[in-house]
Amino acid sequence: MTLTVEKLTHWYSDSSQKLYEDVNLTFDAGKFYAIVGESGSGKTTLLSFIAGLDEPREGRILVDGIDAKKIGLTRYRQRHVATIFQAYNLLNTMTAYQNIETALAITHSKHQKDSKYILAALSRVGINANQARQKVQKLSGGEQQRVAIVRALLVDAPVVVADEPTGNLDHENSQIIVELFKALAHEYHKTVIMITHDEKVAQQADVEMKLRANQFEVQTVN
Ligand SMILES: Nc1ncnc2c1ncn2[C@@H]1O[C@H](COP(=O)(O)OP(=O)(O)OP(=O)(O)O)[C@@H](O)[C@H]1O
Repeated sequence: MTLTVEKLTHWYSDSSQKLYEDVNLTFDAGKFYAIVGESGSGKTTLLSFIAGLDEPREGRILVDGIDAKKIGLTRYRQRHVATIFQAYNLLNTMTAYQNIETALAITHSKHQKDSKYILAALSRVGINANQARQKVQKLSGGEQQRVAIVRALLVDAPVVVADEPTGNLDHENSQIIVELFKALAHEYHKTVIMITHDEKVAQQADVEMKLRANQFEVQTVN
């Protein structure tokens, strides 16, 4: 699914300057995009529009040419886009398995209650059946992030967005997460968009987008 940001203009009411003016971007399916840029350049704000969590002052988000607003933002958030955050956003008092089961139920996935499918997906990222049955608060940061990624994968949204998903992780765990994002794009043909401060992570993306306040410079890597 191609995601298009069309004529995006935005400003916060307490700021005298526009954060974006007439910005156009295209994100293709099967590609892994890294968004980098200095603090305050508007990375999280852009992602919140792409994820349907907030609306820009002007401009549209389109999926395969259809306005997200036309789909309905709630439906768009549930069916079209999966979000992954630095703080994992898992439900701490539930097990890894239950976190995924709940997400599948909310999104009416055809795989809900398919325990073999859920356990196989967790196993693929190194979470075994015992760990799957533990409350997520007992798992390490890297393991929790892997659970969050499996959840995003299984809800089967065509667009996956992530805000600093490796921010809390050491190099080894970051690399595992980066490999999973690459697989989401290249094997599962999803549109994958990740904010990162880590240049080593950004360099592994297919396309690196550098944000500067009030302008975009799109640099293609690989
Ligand atoms: N809800 C808000 N209300 C007012 N101003 C905001 C709001 N959210 C962000 N801003 C401002 O908009 C600008 C862009 O913020 P944003 O969080 O998108 O940047 P960022 O590039 O993600 O930064 P960081 O790398 O520090 O997370 C900043 O100047 C910020 O202070």
